[in-house]
This record gives sequence, C-alpha cells and structure tokens, in this order.
Amino acid sequence: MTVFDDRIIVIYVLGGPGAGKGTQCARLVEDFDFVHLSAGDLLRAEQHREGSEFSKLIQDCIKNGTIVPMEVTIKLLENAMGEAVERKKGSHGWEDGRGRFLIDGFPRKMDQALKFDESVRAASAVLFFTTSEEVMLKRLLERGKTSGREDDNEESIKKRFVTYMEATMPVINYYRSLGKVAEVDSTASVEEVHAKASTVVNAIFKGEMSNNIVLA
Ligand SMILES: Nc1ncnc2c1ncn2[C@@H]1O[C@H](COP(=O)(O)OP(=O)(O)OP(=O)(O)O)[C@@H](O)[C@H]1O
Ligand SMILES: O=c1ccn([C@@H]2O[C@H](COP(=O)(O)O)[C@@H](O)[C@H]2O)c(=O)[nH]1
Ligand SMILES: [Mg+2]
Repeated sequence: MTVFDDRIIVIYVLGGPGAGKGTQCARLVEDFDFVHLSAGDLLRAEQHREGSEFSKLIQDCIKNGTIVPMEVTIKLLENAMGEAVERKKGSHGWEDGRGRFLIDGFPRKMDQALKFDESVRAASAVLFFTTSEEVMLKRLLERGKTSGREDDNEESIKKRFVTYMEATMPVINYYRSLGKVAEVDSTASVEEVHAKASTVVNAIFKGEMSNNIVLA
C-alpha cells in the first residue's frame, strides 16, 4: 500500500551532477503541468530551516557529495507531494484529475528507490539525462560563480561524480531492467534537449513507452 494511489504519476529525473535536470524540469513544468520537486532543493531548505535536527548532517553530505539517509529525503518528498496535492485541490486541480510529479535528483541510491516505490508511489518512468563529465564539470563551475551552492566547487564536484557512478548508476540500471528508462543526451542546447525530453514525456503519457528509449 502506497501513500499516493494511481491518480498520481511520478517520473524520476536522473543524470550526473550538472547534466541539466533542474533546467529541463523547469521547461517540462510549462508544457505538462507537472509539480517539480528537487530532492536537493528540499534538502537545502531543510538544512537552513531553523531548529532542524538534520541541518549539520545535510550540510556535511552535500559538501562531500554523499547521500543523506533515505528516511530524511523520503519524508521531505512525501510531505512536499502532499502539500502540492492539497494546493492543487484548492485551485483548479490537474486538468484530467491526474497528479503529475517530476522528482528531480532522486532516487540516488538503491535503498531510496525501493523504499519510495513501495511506500510512497512507484515511478512510471525515469527520465535520464546524459552528457560527459567534462561538460558537467564546465557547467557546474560556471553555475558556481553565482549559485552560492556549497558543492559547486571542483573538490565537491569530483566527489559527486564518484557518488553518482557508485550509488546512482546502479539505480538507473535497475530501472533499465524494468524497461522504464528514457535516456536523453543533454549535451546540446537547452532548447534541443527540451524538444527531446518533451517527446519522451508525451510518449510516457500516451502509454507508448513499453521499453527503454534512447534519444541521442
Ligand atoms: N543544455 C545546456 N546547455 C548549456 N548549459 C546548460 C544546459 N542545461 C543546463 N545548463 C546549465 O548548466 C548548469 C547546471 O544545470 P542544472 O542546474 O539544470 O543541472 P542539474 O542536473 O540539476 O545539476 P545538479 O545535479 O547539480 O542539481 C546550469 O547553470 C544551467 O544553466
Ligand atoms: O536524494 C538525494 C538528493 C540529493 N542529495 C544530496 O544533495 C546534493 C545536491 O543534490 P542536487 O540534485 O545536485 O541538487 C547531493 O550531492 C547529495 O549530497 C541526497 O543526499 N539525496
Ligand atoms: Mg539540480
């Protein structure tokens, strides 16, 4: 039994640090009336919440590119989803009555994937953005000039790459084994990547994604 039923559609958005997940999610929100929840943003908000017992833990994990224990992140996501559903009820709601969530930067590790799918809501698909480490590093160092993020520096970025390869790639391979991964090369311009991502999401909504997809 999951917290949310089949009126709620969840798409996980994964990819290496700086692959463009947040950028593309913002664009897809405009097209498909998604609620976009970034696990990293929720953790940063919790880190800075006055009185949070997890503040120091989250700060250390983010700086070192390691993964915050799943209980913390899943609770934050579950709460944010619940709040979004309530907000939607109070306004016009979702057009077709089906709630649509893009869960960005999550699950980063197998334990999170299994727990969220089984207890909150199983993901319909994984939108997976890929590009080279060289491109990701360049983007993140550029972003770091203005982002104020404690992990947008070369030392933290290198650690994030290691965590991504060791903990997150197994998650992607797990969803590949379920035929749920839509891989989109995110090296090109924001517009070009957006066009491909949009095509994929359309296919997911039309129920046309019966196996993994790769869009180069
Ligand atoms: N297709 C693109 N071409 C050029 N720059 C891009 C592209 N997509 C994103 N960027 C830029 O790269 C940086 C990282 O993008 P974004 O924040 O979307 O990545 P992310 O995958 O969410 O990263 P993180 O895992 O660190 O949260 C941003 O400064 C963004 O403006
Ligand atoms: O599920 C998650 C997601 C993120 N984290 C931590 O946050 C940072 C930043 O995440 P971004 O997606 O790049 O904003 C990440 O490096 C982890 O330290 C997490 O622990 N669990
Ligand atoms: Mg991001």
